[in-house]
Amino acid sequence: MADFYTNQTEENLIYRVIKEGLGFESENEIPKYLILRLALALALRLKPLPLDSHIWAEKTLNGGKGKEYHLEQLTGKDKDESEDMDLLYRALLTEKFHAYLQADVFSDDKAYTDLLGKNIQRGLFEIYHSWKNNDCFYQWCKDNLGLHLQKEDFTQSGTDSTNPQDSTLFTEIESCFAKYNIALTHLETLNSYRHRICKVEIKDPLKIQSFETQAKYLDKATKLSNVKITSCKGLARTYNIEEEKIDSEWSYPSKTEIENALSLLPSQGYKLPIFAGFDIEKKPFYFDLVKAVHLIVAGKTGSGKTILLQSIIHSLLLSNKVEIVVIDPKLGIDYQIFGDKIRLITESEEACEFLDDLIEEMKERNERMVTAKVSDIESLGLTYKIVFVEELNFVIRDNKEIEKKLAKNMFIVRQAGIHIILGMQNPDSKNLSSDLRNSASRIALCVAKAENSRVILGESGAEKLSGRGDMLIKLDGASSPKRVFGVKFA
Ligand SMILES: Nc1ncnc2c1ncn2[C@@H]1O[C@H](COP(=O)(O)OP(=O)(O)OP(=O)(O)O)[C@@H](O)[C@H]1O
Repeated sequence: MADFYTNQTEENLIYRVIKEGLGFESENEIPKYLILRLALALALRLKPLPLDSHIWAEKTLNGGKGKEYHLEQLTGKDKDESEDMDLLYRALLTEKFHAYLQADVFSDDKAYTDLLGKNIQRGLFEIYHSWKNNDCFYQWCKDNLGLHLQKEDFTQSGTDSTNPQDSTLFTEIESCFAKYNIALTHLETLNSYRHRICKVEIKDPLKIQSFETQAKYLDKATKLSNVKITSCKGLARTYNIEEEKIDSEWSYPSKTEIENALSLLPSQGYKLPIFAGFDIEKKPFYFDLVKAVHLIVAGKTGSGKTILLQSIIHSLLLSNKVEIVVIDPKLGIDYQIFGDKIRLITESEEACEFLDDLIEEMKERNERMVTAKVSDIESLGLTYKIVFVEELNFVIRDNKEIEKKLAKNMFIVRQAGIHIILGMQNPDSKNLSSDLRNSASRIALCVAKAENSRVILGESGAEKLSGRGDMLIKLDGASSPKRVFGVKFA
């Protein structure tokens, strides 16, 4: 049973905050209950009201049936220790309403959820009436919730930042936009691995459209080459101005940065967590291979495929519940470093036999799951099986049968805890069949032509990547790819 129900007006407000306030493209990009938590935080800053006051009803938005929410979403009840704020909320409500409370909200769940619900509704009402579409939501949060964006928010994972006063990048950008009467506030300049990123906020919300138009011509209006402007998700009116550095200025993630990122792998809450590298703002990027199901990793020679596949193996080996098989026509030389932690197959006959056995194993796993009435292999105590195929183009050229077997496997092994990762050079419609392509999530490293990028990602862009581990990751179901810089383990 739900612990809290919204109505349709409240749902519309949540949708508006996500899209117009926080700048997300779709409401699926952020959990909706976070807006309810925000409403609750706001309500807890307001003067408490007697519980029988008529003002509660007046401070409630009216509307037809909306959605159901649970305590787990509202307060983090029964989630990991780091997310479970349930006791804290009970304590806050007791403290705030002690003059009016008859019940003990620590033991009386009904009284607790009623009071929680009342406050969430009041918070939503206040957001509805005090935040206008044109207002910057970020500024609104600052003013109403006392939230202040700290420098550390931009400098996670040890991002170095240059002194804003010294920032020639900002000065150049500021004077360029000043010509169009667009005033900018400098929030931060980040010195990232392959980019200088200048984070700016547009002072006047009415200038957003004009800023976005002028931003398209920034490289022509300034001396800056390779400049791209992206809006910052979750921060209205805030943009990253990203300038690509020349090769000689690049830096690579340090050993400590990599170790710190790896140490956070288990806390991602994923079944098979993979640390793929760092994003443009130096934040580690993780994904769950179980959700990605299968992967195709494509790029031209020297783009960093092998290094990426090796780093995926490193992540997997940390989980202790995987069996890894690498099919590599290049005699497995790049995978010797893993010793007997992985099985190497270098001959095409052996690869064919192995793939036949894999289909049998999948059938057996599925039958066991049906008999045991479970939907995942972990409940049966089975390990995940991850099959890497290096240089798919050569494997298939040597033995056409392998492609059919792979396509069959990739199509049917989704539930059975078997995942296939294909590495290949420039993919085109001839060397990457649609059967293979459609069964997997994709990673494009630098490719030779826009056509290769379209085959792998469904859009161009990978042909412009800078190489050596620079990649675009498009996971199953994602609408746009994420740019990530891979890491090289010592
Ligand atoms: N994330 C990274 N960080 C630093 N250097 C990298 C990274 N990825 C790749 N490189 C460097 O780029 C070069 C090519 O990498 P890699 O061998 O993985 O490419 P590849 O795509 O597998 O090439 P090929 O198809 O020719 O085997 C290597 O010298 C490697 O050290």
